[in-house]
Amino acid sequence: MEGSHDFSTTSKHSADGIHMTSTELTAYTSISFIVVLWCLHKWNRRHFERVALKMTGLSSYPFIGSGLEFIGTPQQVMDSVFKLFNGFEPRKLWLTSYFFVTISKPEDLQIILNSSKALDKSKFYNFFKNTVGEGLFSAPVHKWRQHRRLIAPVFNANLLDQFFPVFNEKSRILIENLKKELGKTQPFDLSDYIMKTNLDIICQTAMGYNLDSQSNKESEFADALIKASELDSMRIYKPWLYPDIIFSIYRKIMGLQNVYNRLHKLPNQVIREMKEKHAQKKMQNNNNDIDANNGKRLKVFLDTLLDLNEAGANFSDEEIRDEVVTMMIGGSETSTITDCFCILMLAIHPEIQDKVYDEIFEVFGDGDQTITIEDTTKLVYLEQCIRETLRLYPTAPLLLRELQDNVKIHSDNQTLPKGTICIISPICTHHIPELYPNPWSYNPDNFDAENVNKRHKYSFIAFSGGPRGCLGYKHAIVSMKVLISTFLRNYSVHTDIKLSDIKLKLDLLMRSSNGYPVTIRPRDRRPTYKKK
Ligand code: HEM
Repeated sequence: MEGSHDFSTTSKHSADGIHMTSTELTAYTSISFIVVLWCLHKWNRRHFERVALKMTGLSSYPFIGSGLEFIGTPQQVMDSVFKLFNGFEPRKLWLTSYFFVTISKPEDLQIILNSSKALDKSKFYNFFKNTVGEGLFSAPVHKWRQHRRLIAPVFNANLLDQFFPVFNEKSRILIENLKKELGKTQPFDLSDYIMKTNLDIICQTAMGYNLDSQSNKESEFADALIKASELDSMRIYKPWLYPDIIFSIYRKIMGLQNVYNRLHKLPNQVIREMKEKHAQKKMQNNNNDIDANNGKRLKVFLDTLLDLNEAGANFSDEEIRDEVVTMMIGGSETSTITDCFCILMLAIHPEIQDKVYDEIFEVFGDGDQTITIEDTTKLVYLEQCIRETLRLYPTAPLLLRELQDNVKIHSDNQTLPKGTICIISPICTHHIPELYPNPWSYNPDNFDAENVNKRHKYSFIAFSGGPRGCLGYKHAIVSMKVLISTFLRNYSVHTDIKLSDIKLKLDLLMRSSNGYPVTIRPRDRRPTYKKK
């Protein structure tokens, strides 16, 4: 008893002739514990360490890795991303016990983006599940495989063709709304207008609902969509909000606990109504898609999901909602940022704007007829401008793929071990001077047929690539062509800012931190050769 009393006090303790104070004993125990932890940590990641030894990367500290580099303002994080991706070669990054390898070289990108062992998007995509659930974008591989196989075929030219009245009508409303900016010398931000246009387009084409946010209608859904997207972006840079329980307490404190419910309310309601309509149609055996308001009814993405269900796909209501919301989130802001950057580029480069307008004049003359899918195929130079915009400013800043098995890449014939998270940065690949000379200048000729043929296919990855690449890229390209050409048929666009003034910030998506400031004038509807 006496001995045990001694042990718990700060006086000396004697054991086999070694004298230690309890403070010393605590210190030795703690150090031994840390050493054991450290050895375990090293042992668990020994297969990563072997690969990491051959690579360069950011400076790293025990246990936290390079985590500190990625805490800061969105602009500072952007700088760290550029520091991390430095050139073609794969580089290492430790974040706590996660091992990341950067993939920049087109040959390596092709391998990773097409490997059946690299289809998993990693745990980091779980952050988006409050918003998009397990839709294609964030679905685990087994679910993704099943859904993508069913959904991909419906994204065909027929589906797109019947969306053209929507693209035209919503772009026409944009032109009307922009009239209030005519004659003003003070610049306005393009995204204030274009975000609403794209939200209306995607709501109508994904679920057949006329949101009409362009007519300044208050919309709980549009508001919740923007708030949910802001919340998800903010969470990425606040590691203390990673645990779900803390994030939910944070939302409660900020009065945002209902934001995801408010986001899902409208899609849930539209799905219920649409299901009833489908059931009625089936009972009446009526295949005519006639809309009470405007004749032939649009067959939207939600219809095709319900058709697939009738053919035995077995999607639950929640799965249908997740896919519909995925399309809306995936398609609205990405297209908006690209439209805004593209129009801003044309304002900064008036000679390129003239060339785009000349092409538009060649296809449409000076009339106002609506644009068809065939017309968009003739707008070749405009498409080059859009692709060059996406090269310079790809909206998806980082893509992740977690390896389910070892994968051998092209660089040094290295084998990346199972569990490695491949980190891909479209903007860094797009700025490698060996692929694009003068990578920070805006040059649509980078995408003329000759230059495209000279480059590796995976030199351009704004829409990712391989089996998990963007499903909506054709939808995005044609809807952007309709919007931008309608804009340019009506207005010329001008700005005082220079390319070098544009500062990028990275949150969920990558965007301009100083907005897209322009002024507009009525278009002089003559091609350049007639003006000379
Ligand atoms: C400029 C416009 C767009 C850009 C730059 C873009 C880019 C991308 C990228 C980079 C990915 C891969 C993301 C990752 O691997 O983490 C992706 C996936 C996806 N995108 Fe897009 N996107 C655009 C427009 C659209 C539109 C309009 C839609 C729908 C109508 C759409 C639907 C999707 C879907 C469903 C996925 C998930 C595909 C899968 O995992 O199977 N996107 N997009």
